[in-house]
Amino acid sequence: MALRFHKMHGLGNDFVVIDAREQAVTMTDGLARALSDRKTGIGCDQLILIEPSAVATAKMRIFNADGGEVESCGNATRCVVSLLGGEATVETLGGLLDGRTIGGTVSVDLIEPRFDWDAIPLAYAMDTARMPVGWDELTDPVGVNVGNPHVVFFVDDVDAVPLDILGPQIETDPLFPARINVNIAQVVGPNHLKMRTFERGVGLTRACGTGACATGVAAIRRGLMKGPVTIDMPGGTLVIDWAPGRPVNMAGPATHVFTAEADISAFQ
Ligand SMILES: N[C@@H](CCC[C@H](N)C(=O)O)C(=O)O
Repeated sequence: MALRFHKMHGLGNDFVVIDAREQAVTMTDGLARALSDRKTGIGCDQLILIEPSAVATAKMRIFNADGGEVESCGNATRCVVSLLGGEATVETLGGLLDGRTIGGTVSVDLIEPRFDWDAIPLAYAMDTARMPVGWDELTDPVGVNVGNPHVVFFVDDVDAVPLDILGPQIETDPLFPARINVNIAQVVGPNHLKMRTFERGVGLTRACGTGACATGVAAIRRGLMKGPVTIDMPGGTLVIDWAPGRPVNMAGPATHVFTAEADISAFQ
């Protein structure tokens, strides 16, 4: 079965994007895992499916490298908005996302962040502004849902944290019934953060758009700074803006690497 797909990325967080509005695609978690597997020679952090929508320009379905379908993906949303002509409303399981291109940058309004413990979700009630929990040197994080679940730890030096070891422990902790995306952040200047992410269902990525949104919101909620917040990740920089009562906004690049057609019958 020949499949036409786009290889894209947002600051190195990379995707295989399949437009299912123009070709018949039977999505299975096995197909998601196979196309995400870098040993296949293609590989990506997330597999993205574009489908028709009755309420938006298009629907975007997001499959992590482990095959699990999830609610939102900030970097992929910028890529899909770019593919859809530079201005679009994208329907996701995490809500309707409005994107537009301004100069060379794609700006996307995600949802209004949710902070209630059962909206993150957590397994039991607690203050999500300063959660009384910890894993080694990572303690008292902020919990926030920006369409998908995130926990944000503020540290003195993000490069000194063994996130490859602590990330999977936190991701799969029973405190998080839907698992969790794990973010660590360091204040490097006024309205300026440096961060890294261990993503649910993927692992360490070079950038995480929803992670940057969650981290910017957490810093503003903690009173560390006001928006707009510049956030540096290993793959590059996003600008996040938010104030209470508003959707969180993310602005950054979307890169189209190539379009290809491949016989994927071996993966199905
Ligand atoms: N890389 C994405 C996040 C993708 C989904 C996330 N791993 C989850 O499981 O919620 C982004 O740019 O937001």
